[in-house]
Amino acid sequence: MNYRSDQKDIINYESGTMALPAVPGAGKTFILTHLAGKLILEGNTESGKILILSYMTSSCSNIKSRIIKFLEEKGINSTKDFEVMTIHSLAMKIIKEKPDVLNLSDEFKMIDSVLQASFIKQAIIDFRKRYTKEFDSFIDPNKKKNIKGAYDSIEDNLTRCMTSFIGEMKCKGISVDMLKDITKDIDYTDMMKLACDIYESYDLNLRKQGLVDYNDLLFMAYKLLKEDEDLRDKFQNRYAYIFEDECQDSNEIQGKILEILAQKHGNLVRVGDLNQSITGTFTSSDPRFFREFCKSADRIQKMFTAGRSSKEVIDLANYLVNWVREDHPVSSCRNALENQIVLTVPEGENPQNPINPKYGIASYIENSWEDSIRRFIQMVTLYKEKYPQKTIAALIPTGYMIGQIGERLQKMNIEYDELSDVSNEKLVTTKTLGKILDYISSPYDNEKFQIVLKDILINEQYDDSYKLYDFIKKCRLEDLLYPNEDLCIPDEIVELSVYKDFVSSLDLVRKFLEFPQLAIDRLILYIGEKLKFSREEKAMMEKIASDIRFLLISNPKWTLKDIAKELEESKNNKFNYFAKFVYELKGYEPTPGKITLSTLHKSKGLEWDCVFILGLTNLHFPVELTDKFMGECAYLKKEYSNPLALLRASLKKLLNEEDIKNPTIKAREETISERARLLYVAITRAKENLILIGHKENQELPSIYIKELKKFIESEKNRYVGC
Ligand SMILES: Nc1ncnc2c1ncn2[C@@H]1O[C@H](COP(=O)(O)OP(=O)(O)OP(=O)(O)O)[C@@H](O)[C@H]1O
Repeated sequence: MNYRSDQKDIINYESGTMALPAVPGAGKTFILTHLAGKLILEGNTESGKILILSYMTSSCSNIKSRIIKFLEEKGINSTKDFEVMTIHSLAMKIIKEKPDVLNLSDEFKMIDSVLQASFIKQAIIDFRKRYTKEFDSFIDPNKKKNIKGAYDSIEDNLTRCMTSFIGEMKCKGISVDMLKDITKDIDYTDMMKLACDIYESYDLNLRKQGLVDYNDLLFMAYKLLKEDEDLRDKFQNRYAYIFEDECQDSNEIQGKILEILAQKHGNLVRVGDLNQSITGTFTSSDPRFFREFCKSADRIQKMFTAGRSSKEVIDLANYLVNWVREDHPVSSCRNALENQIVLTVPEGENPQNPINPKYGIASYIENSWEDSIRRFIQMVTLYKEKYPQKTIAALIPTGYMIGQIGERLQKMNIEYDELSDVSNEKLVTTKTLGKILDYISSPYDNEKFQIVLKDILINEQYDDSYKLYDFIKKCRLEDLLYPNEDLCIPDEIVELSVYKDFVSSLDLVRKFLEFPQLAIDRLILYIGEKLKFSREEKAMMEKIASDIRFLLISNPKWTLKDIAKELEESKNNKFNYFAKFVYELKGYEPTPGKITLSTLHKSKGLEWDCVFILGLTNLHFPVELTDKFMGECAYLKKEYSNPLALLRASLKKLLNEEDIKNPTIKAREETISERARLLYVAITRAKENLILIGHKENQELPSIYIKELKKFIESEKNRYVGC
């Protein structure tokens, strides 16, 4: 293999701690997988396996298959020497060894975020009812005219904020009792008291129902490893090497777990890019931990050369870094991006940067969001026609905006994949099930029967299907499903090419109808078994069946129709949330000619030939402290407008860690910085072409970034024309 000069020292690693700071597209995943393969090949794993941790289930599958491929090419057909998993799967593995020590039953279950949010929201509502005067003191007096609207908005905002805050406390090891103790002298007009109350109620609910959340997992695993010598020995012996990918998004507790695991062999490799740290404002992750590791590791190997993108894209990414570092109007945000200038690959090394025949970047500022959508559709249609083999993505700030573009593409019959939490592909299983249950609830409804046939059971396209449906329309369904001797199907229908499928579909429908409806969860599993579902769809079915069993306990009056409605209609229902995890198992590989619509966050780690970035406004990419900030709640008094920032600051003060004078401003600075990095991540996904689109809409203005980058793009374009 031809390793680049900045990769050669890394591939020769044998032991010790090593930090690998790298730029986008430098080959972080590439080198980690090759290093793992090489260590296995050279017999370094005799004393223990290699454990590789990554952030998403999808990237774990990707890493695993790359190592398998590497080994297979060298004639080794075994996976026994390495394990790839997320930190949460690792924590689960540790806890499952000794759940009793943590007072957990063997059958403990994970809470999903929908139930988590409902526990927290209910606790906030209960608090508001008990301490109405104190709760009202947080509200902006000018907004009290619409008190119902104020309560709704504040409760939603506080639910998100408390979910993050409770998570952070758990990761820091702060229990309910500890929080109660440090807040004992505070009165109920302080938001910290509310936080304490909500934490207590949430924790109680978890324990009552035998549930555990993701932050509990990390803390419990750490506690077990620290306190149980046998268990610690077992895991330390199991793994001779620990590798961590995407280390810039690590949190403190995760770092501590890895430290313990690596104590015996001392082999820890952590890879990351500080400029791609994009989750700190809403999770407990902090790039500080990777920065500290870079200082303390035995070796630090920088990978600042990258072959993914064309020189133009790299120049633009570097320009953004320089502009932020030197000219950002808020001086405290000038460190948002590290001074890591991406270098193109020297001649003769791999992989060579793509070369465009013409300057490959463009930028537009439109008069409205609608105009941006139009611009995108016009350009993407032309691009697809001209380059059918290229991969294309549109990176868009919110799931809602993705939905709007998706609808337009659908109407125009343009194929696309959606990478947001709840995309259409992920909803297919719930919708399929919803349609079947809805039909079963009214088995002689001709229209519903036809929907099941058309959308689910007969999905092959036959030219003559319409004749069959015309015939069904005129029939009584009872006669079709349970025919007596008099039923005579006309020859012209029997001769249709769709007829064979129709007969087997009738057979299947009868089986569904005859299955006892008292046990809906079993009926669902039965349907899943009869339809030829993929691995992901089957997993979804199983989860839906078990959730329904659970839901029916609290809603015993629910009918089949109610369940069908829930499955079919709501984009935010419980079942769809799980879809997000199941489908992450698959990983994502862009298909040429099919557009990927993704949020900017979900684009991390991926690459496309052509990337559009839409929604570049001051709301999504704020630059000034006076911009509007999405997480702030307009119904709260100014000093409470960002409750998460306020609570984080209060906690730091109570713990004597830091006294933050203006938490809201500090939070704005952090948001501005993180958004700059998010834009950097999005830009560096492009291999050849990049199109930036900003717009104005009501009070939203084009972001300063699009204006600044546009100036650079125009001058570069002229320079290229000159060449
Ligand atoms: N020495 C090499 N020879 C051939 N291909 C390489 C080499 N180094 C890296 N690559 C290729 O460069 C591309 C980018 O690598 P990779 O996806 O590992 O980057 P990354 O650093 O993880 O990116 P990001 O930071 O954006 O997640 C991949 O297609 C990878 O196979």
